[in-house]
Amino acid sequence: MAHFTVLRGGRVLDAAGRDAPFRDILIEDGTIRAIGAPGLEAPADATRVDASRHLLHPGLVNGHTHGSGALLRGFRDRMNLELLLIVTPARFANQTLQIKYLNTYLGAIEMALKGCTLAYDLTFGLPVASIEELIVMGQAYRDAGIRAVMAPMLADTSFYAAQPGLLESLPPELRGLVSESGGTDAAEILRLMEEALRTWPHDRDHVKLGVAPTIPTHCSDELMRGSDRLVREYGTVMQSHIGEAKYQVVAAEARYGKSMLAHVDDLGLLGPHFSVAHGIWLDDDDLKRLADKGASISHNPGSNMRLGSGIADSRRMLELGVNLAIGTDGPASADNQNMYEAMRAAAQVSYVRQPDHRKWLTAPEIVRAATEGGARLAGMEHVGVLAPGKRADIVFLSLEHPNWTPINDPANQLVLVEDATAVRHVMVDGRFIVRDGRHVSADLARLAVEAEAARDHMARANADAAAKVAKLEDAVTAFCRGLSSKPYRVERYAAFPCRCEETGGFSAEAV
Ligand SMILES: Nc1nc2[nH]cnc2c(=O)[nH]1
Repeated sequence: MAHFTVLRGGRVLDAAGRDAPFRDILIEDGTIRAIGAPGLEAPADATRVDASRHLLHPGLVNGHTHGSGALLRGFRDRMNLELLLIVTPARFANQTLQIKYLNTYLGAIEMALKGCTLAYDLTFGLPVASIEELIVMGQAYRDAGIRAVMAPMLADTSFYAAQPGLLESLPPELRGLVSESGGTDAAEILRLMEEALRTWPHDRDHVKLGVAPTIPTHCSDELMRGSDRLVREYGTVMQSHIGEAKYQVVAAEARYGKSMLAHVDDLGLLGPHFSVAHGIWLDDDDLKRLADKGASISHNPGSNMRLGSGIADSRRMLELGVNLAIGTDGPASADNQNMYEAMRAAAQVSYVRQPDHRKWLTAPEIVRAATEGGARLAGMEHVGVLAPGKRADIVFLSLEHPNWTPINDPANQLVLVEDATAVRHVMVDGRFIVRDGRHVSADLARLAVEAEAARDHMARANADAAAKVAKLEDAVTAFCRGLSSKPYRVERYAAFPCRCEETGGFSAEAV
């Protein structure tokens, strides 16, 4: 028998974002059936929820994170992307199955408490994690109650081989410390990925498996093409880190004779199922290719600043028709998993990025990107909007919180004021996963004890590898700085420090 719930007396953020009229919401078995004026008709036996003095908005969608990294939050400052890519894998190895679960669960609980109900998680690759471990990490999302796309990060080329000339540039005493090989070959990675897709046990509306060739230059074309075949065959989604740092796009251009994104397009990978993480160093041609194919970008401004990677031109993405989502990035490079902060950062970087304030992102555009845009990027269009037919993933913000006292403009306050402290309840499928500010099942005290122990285990198990990598830091960063100092086609994007001071900082084109 169908189960009905009716939320009465709440103020529901309207589609345009500038208003939040009083509306009742009728939910049938987790799906929104009707939204109407107060007094909306509901079956007599419907569960009644008092939503008065609350603003209701769709659950936020985190377009890009790494659930594998929760234990590394706050790890090291002054860390750019190249350091992140060589240092964190060394700090992060030797995770037991329990620690892999714990990492993912911790991040998922944090997101739930902060109003996020769907995350696109680029998780441990295959065979770094086994298929069984991926399934257990998927269970972490089920246990936390939020939805996820879990996309294993695939690579068959090492960081050192991905940048032509890097290995040769290393002094002989360092060369022996690095591996040229990406570990496992493409055919074996693809075999595992296909088996994982074929046998994935979780309900795909809640936790589905995606595919993430992690960075195109870290993947052979065989791995990229094979990933594409699997994504199309199994009807899932793909995400790749593209145009994140200048050194990467310069290295890619040297390798492919064209942009990283053009190479991916020419391999036939783009489509509505495809999304780019970061997309800072993309030019108009790259963006048009994405728009023409209906692809998306997860704009991750907090991480882009934390790593000094640059400031993406989010206005240009929208102008050229790319679907925009917003992400936090993983805890190793973005620390917390707070989508309200990510929205605020998206607003603020757009203000400093664009001289013309009429082109700054508006608050409703940002809310849309963090909800509907993210749901489209994740291929989960049954969520992201509060409307009949959509699943009832709903955040209740207390209107008695200082963030909302008084209400001047709902969208502006959601983006520029809210910091997750007014999150009171969170529903997924019409059921509370957070109630009165507490997760309904997580034991945070126990989690804290387990996290401390896990951190110590990883520090002990990885001490030698971390010491080895520490010796490489200066040589690697010097090489990447050299690449970043070379001219690149989107030099106008050097409009901010972005570690591009060598290229002259502000260019005439930017102002
Ligand atoms: N920011 C970021 N970029 C990446 N590119 C490949 N892996 C990562 C990662 O973990 N974080």
